[in-house]
Amino acid sequence: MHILIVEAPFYTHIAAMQRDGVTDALKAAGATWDVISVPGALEIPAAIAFADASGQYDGYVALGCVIRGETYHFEVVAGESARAIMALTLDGLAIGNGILTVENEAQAIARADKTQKNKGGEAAAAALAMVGLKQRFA
Ligand SMILES: Nc1c(NC[C@H](O)[C@H](O)[C@H](O)CO)[nH]c(=O)[nH]c1=O
Ligand SMILES: CC(=O)[C@@H](O)COP(=O)(O)O
Repeated sequence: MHILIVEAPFYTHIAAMQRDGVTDALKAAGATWDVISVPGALEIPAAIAFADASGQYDGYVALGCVIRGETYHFEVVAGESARAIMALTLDGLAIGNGILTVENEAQAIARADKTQKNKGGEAAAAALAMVGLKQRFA
């Protein structure tokens, strides 16, 4: 399985932790991967769509961190990135969504850390599972 990790390192230290959990999981599964970066979570779905058109990848892991600020923008970024990723999955793409949507940095760190909630590893496992399912029904 060849996986593309699409990360939005809006918070670079969080992104590094997330990526660590993802690559550990992919390595354990014997998968190979590439990594690309986009400015923010809102750009992740389009980047996945661009990459899928190339036919190079079996599946995708979306990585990002959206932390609530003072305005409605949190709802836009968190909600629209999730909605667009879900739409891509319904178009037949195998995607694990590891975009964190949290209230503060402490919540983000607890979920990005592979020795804690390891949401990156969870997203990688989901992507691999969906690739397997897609191949089963191909
Ligand atoms: N506030 C966060 C953003 N905002 C940026 C958007 O994702 C997008 O890049 C911008 O609106 C231009 O289109 N992105 C995150 O990933 N995390 C945030 O907390
Ligand atoms: C989730 C966001 O877009 C956030 O970083 C923006 O913060 P604010 O709502 O205070 O502008």
